[in-house]
Amino acid sequence: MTTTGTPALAFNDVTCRFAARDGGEAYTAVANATLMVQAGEFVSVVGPTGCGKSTLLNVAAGLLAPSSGTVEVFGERLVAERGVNRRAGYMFQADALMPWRRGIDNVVAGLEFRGVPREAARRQGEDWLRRVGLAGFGDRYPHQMSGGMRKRLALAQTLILSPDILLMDEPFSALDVQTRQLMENELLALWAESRKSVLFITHDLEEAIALSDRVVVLSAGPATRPIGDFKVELPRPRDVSEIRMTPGFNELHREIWNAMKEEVLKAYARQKAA
Ligand SMILES: Nc1ncnc2c1ncn2[C@@H]1O[C@H](COP(=O)(O)OP(=O)(O)OP(=O)(O)O)[C@@H](O)[C@H]1O
Repeated sequence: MTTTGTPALAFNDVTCRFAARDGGEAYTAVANATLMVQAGEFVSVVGPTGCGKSTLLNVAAGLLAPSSGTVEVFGERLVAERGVNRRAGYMFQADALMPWRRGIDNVVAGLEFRGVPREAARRQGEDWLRRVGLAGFGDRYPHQMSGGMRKRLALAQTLILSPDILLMDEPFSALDVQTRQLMENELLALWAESRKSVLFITHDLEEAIALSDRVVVLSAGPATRPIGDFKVELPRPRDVSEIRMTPGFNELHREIWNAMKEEVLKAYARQKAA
């Protein structure tokens, strides 16, 4: 779904340079990137390895200030020095679970930090455990859970705070294929309930198409920028494993892969030469 109006997230001409450790020339990871995520839209960003996907996400999270350019969150300028993006929730490759806390205590941690009374937080926590399919598992510690269960827990931990924007950096990449597809379907079901704006980073084009309303392709680094923007007009609700078998999916995959292929080869050649 693409709505017009003030975007939930807007990168305006964003450039990110990193100083070289040895005092040499700075490395320009991202150059003049302009990209929008509309309210309620699910956008994936794909690109070759090391191209700058996580850098963009860190900028959106307010964890990294761009060297130039701006980020706007629902029309308001995000200033990293003033703190993180409070309208966003994050999910990274490695989950942010606290190993010393039981499942339920992990889920309610954010609410507790916000000062929600314990009983009310617990009630919401139990409700979220149920919604992510972990009812009855709240007493377990993260190490007593499978990879898929930990991801569910991390999802509940993020969504309980009801962020307007979800920033996800390859959240399911560590999972086996079947668990991953289950999680992707669960994410879509939860997203359909509340229509958050999602910026989803992945190097997996199939995952990007299956989940998204729009797929943005980044060029190989250095000086990464969006080089393609593709609408995914496949019907919803979707089952990610079934949608992959449809002709519409394959056609789009071919089209986006054509735009990506050269960049992937460039990145590979650069990596080999490094
Ligand atoms: N803090 C930093 N200091 C110096 N260079 C950095 C820093 N963070 C990222 N880079 C460089 O910027 C480039 C982009 O990194 P980034 O992690 O954003 O890529 P990515 O597309 O997310 O990678 P991957 O696909 O491997 O997850 C890389 O070459 C990386 O080495």
